[in-house]
Amino acid sequence: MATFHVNTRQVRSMHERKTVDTARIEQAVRMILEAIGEAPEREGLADTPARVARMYQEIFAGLHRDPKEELSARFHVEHRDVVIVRDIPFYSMCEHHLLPFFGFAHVAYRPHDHVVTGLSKLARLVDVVAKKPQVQERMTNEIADALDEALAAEGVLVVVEAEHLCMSMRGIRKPGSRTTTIAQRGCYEESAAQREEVLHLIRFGA
Ligand SMILES: Nc1nc2c(ncn2[C@@H]2O[C@H](COP(=O)(O)OP(=O)(O)OP(=O)(O)O)[C@@H](O)[C@H]2O)c(=O)[nH]1
Ligand SMILES: [Zn+2]
Repeated sequence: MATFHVNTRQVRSMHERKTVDTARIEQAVRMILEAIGEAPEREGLADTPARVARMYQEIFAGLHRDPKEELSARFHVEHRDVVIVRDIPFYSMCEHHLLPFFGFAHVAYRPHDHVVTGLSKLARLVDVVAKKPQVQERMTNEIADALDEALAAEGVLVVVEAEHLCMSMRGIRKPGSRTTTIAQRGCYEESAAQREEVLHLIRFGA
């Protein structure tokens, strides 16, 4: 019978390699299929463990990464006011049920000393923070903290809206219910007026 006892040394070596252990994922998926009464060797399932392992490699690619590295492209422009990229789609995995939660992130910051980052980098930041076992609140705060630290921004405001499949397809079964989380730093924490202005732009555009 397959065993997949994980000892500390193996976990440490995986963290050092900064990758997922695809062989062990395959083993685990085979065990789950057996445990639900399936026959992992039947034709339709034969390649499933390897597929799931490849998929986990992709959807957990944000593990062991420093989100701030996504913001390494920084430059000066004559701009002092808010920059907002809204409606950034994302897919993440709820760490409680390993089911997807997905939706949109809206990312806003007010530059300090005219230091900005590339617009695409904000979407890359959302991706890297989403691609690991997550909860929505932590995801929202990790995006805000990375921006706050990497750009030393005057202010940061992040809004995430998502549907959680663990609330839609199982359990309480409320498809269509959406969760909104917000993280604010600097001027958007201090000034309700500035925060309201940005929230209005996120909601309705200019
Ligand atoms: N705060 C927060 N909770 C989440 C998130 N994703 C899932 N959850 C919740 O995590 C909780 C886990 O609760 P448990 O009681 O341990 O698990 P459960 O028995 O499967 O709970 P139900 O989903 O209510 O059936 C549930 O209430 C989920 O809705 C998230 O991103 N943030
Ligand atoms: Zn869940």
